[in-house]
Amino acid sequence: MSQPVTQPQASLYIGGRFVEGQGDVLPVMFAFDGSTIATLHEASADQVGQATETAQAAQPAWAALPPVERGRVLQRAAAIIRERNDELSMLETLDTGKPIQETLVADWESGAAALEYFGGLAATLTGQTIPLGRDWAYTIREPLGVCAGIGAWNYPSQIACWKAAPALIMGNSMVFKPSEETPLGALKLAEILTEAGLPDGVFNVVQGRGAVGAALVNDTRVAKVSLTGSVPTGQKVYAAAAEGMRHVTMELGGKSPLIVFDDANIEDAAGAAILANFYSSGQICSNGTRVFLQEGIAQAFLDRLCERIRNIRIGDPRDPDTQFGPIISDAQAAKIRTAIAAGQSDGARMVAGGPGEGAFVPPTVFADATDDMQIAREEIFGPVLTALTFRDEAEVIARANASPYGLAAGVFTRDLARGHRVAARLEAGTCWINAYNLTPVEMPFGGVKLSGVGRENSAAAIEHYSQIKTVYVGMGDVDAPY
Ligand SMILES: NC(=O)c1ccc[n+]([C@@H]2O[C@H](COP(=O)([O-])OP(=O)(O)OC[C@H]3O[C@@H](n4cnc5c(N)ncnc54)[C@H](O)[C@@H]3O)[C@@H](O)[C@H]2O)c1
Repeated sequence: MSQPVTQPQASLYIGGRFVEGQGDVLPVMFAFDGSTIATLHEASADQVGQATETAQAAQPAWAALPPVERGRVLQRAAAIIRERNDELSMLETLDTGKPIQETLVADWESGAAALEYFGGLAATLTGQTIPLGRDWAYTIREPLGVCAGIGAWNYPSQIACWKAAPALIMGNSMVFKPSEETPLGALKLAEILTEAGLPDGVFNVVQGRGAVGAALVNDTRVAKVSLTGSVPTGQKVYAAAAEGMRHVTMELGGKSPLIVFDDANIEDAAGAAILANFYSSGQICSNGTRVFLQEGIAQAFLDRLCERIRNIRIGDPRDPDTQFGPIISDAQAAKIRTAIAAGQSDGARMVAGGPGEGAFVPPTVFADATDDMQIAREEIFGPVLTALTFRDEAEVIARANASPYGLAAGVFTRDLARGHRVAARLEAGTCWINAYNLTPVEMPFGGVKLSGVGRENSAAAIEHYSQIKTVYVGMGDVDAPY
């Protein structure tokens, strides 16, 4: 596998070409060893304005194309991504620190699936006709204009594609700001979209920390903001977007429950708990970090879980055998260690893992936790599983729902009637029955309560990147009263 060049031509991508940022330096680190793999510059305020202006100028001609032509561009981009998946996945591994065995299957591949899926929806983006007797009305599904996309660092390229694909197929243009921790993938996406035939200026990338994101959100040319990030950032961005009555999609954090009933297949439930807590070193928004175990199987489940994670291969994420990589940054590792220390001082029993050292925090499991402990309430965004026990269905539903978050939830049981009954009552945007953390593009994904607003993926995402114009058609005389 060839090593990618990690230093991009320049930091920003505006109007179909690379442009150097005029703002502060943005070093890009490889989380595994802290080495600098690229040095970028933030966009200046003027450059954010140039990007939105360019996007605004390019949007009408793009929207005027037949939708299937837009679809072809997205599908060509998907094909290019798949051809270059090895190289792009290695770049993603360097940018995020995630094991290559994960990035090869879960990152660009998922991004390509979104481009392919929304490209294929092109011919279905129609309105309705509404009969009204003599008269009638019809609706036109229109783009919103310039959409701002702002990404988190855990799935940077997937997030960029999940936002770009529905926005672009609807005839919007986009200015995307990746997380300052992982700025490289979005630039590759911009290049690939150009190569696939996207007109210049329809997809632009600016780089920077929160202030650059805020400048983008406050730009009057922006019609919609789609953010993937934490709840506190979401609250700020939603409030700022409200000033200009901008549309929003908010994909935010969670503290999702994974419920395992006594009759569950323990092997499958333990596998799901592993995916729901330790994949991507636990840095996944929908993770099922509150694992509710029915009393009868609690010990057997924990024994099997600990046995399965004991031999996990932790190491250099570039090594194809590595299963578990470093944490994205020192700051995030410190945050996770603080949470682990709180778990210990609150009296939970640590049955696996611990604080680790340097960039690595091993898979950590707390048993005998209670709902009021910090580790059971707050999003940690690291490889820390909190196990809680319960007696019956009504109790576990109430406890699972007693959280301000509502991103996702999981239920393991062999009793499928119970599985559906519990899923129906859980306050979560996505529920898995006898599965966890699978997010195919065909199904809507997003949160309720503090976890977000709007949905990504599936045809439902189109609603969030379009608006409806109604046209009333009078077919006869106008009947005025005076
Ligand atoms: N629901 C989902 O789909 C999903 C997916 C991945 C991650 N997440 C969440 O993301 C969080 C982790 O990512 P993170 O640490 O990068 O999140 P973060 O909130 O710190 O940052 C997210 C993005 O927002 C930008 N930003 C920060 N302040 C801003 C402001 N005032 N205005 C505009 N933009 C601003 C950042 O630069 C970054 O690009 C976790 O809470 C996780 O649950 C959610």
